[in-house]
Amino acid sequence: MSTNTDFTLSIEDLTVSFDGFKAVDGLNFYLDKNELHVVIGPNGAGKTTVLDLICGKTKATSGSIKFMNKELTKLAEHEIVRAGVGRKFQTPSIYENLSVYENLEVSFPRGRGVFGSLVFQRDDEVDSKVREIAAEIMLEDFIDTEAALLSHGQKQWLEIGMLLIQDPQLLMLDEPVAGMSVKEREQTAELLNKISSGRSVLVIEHDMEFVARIAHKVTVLHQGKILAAGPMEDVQKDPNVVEVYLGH
Ligand SMILES: Nc1ncnc2c1ncn2[C@@H]1O[C@H](COP(=O)(O)OP(=O)(O)OP(=O)(O)O)[C@@H](O)[C@H]1O
Repeated sequence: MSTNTDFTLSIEDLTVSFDGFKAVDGLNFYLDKNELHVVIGPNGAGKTTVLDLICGKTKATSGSIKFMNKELTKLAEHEIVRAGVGRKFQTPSIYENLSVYENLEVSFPRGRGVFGSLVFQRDDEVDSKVREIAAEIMLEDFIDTEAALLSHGQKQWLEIGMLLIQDPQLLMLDEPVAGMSVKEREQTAELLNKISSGRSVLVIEHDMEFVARIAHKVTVLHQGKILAAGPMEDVQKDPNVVEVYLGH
């Protein structure tokens, strides 16, 4: 039996095969508390599959994923969410016809009591949390705006807010700045830096300028395996990384 660790996430010897093809192949990966880690690598490297494995969308063929010392590989997706793992996909899944306020409000976690009935938090508790998150995601001036009217970048922030209001200990984001303006990218970098104090953040990203700005550590995946890992300055200089990824 493996022992408990201080890591938020501890992935060991993780493999998934699709008809014999190993999309993730013997991966070992550790994420500290308050760490903002970016996974980069060429198309088809297995980046999205790693996030799918963590959130339970894809089941591992073998290996272990421990989140705060709890084994995730046997859990269903909703149990993994409940354990404190939040994931944002590339396409926003906000409610376009609801306001920013309402989108955050419906995402506020409602506990279930012993008899299975919903336990509603006091309204003012929900209200202050919604306003706090709206400010954090830079949408306080748009709180009553219908989500459909937000810019692409603002919609992405709203979705991050809808995850934040559930207070996950691990937040995973797949290409968060794709399609954003330069200004929005800068603001998103600041947002992610803020978010990572208090939780672990795992990001997949192709925009190297953005990666350099946010990453505490970078892992380069290639053909389901780790090609290099460490601080961005070191990874960028690694000849193997330049050859398979950055040189293109
Ligand atoms: N459910 C699946 N069934 C079969 N093959 C799959 C499945 N999911 C992923 N793959 C394959 O696994 C490989 C890794 O895909 P993945 O999407 O994880 O790569 P990626 O690094 O995220 O690439 P990109 O940067 O293009 O998003 C690809 O060859 C893909 O076709």
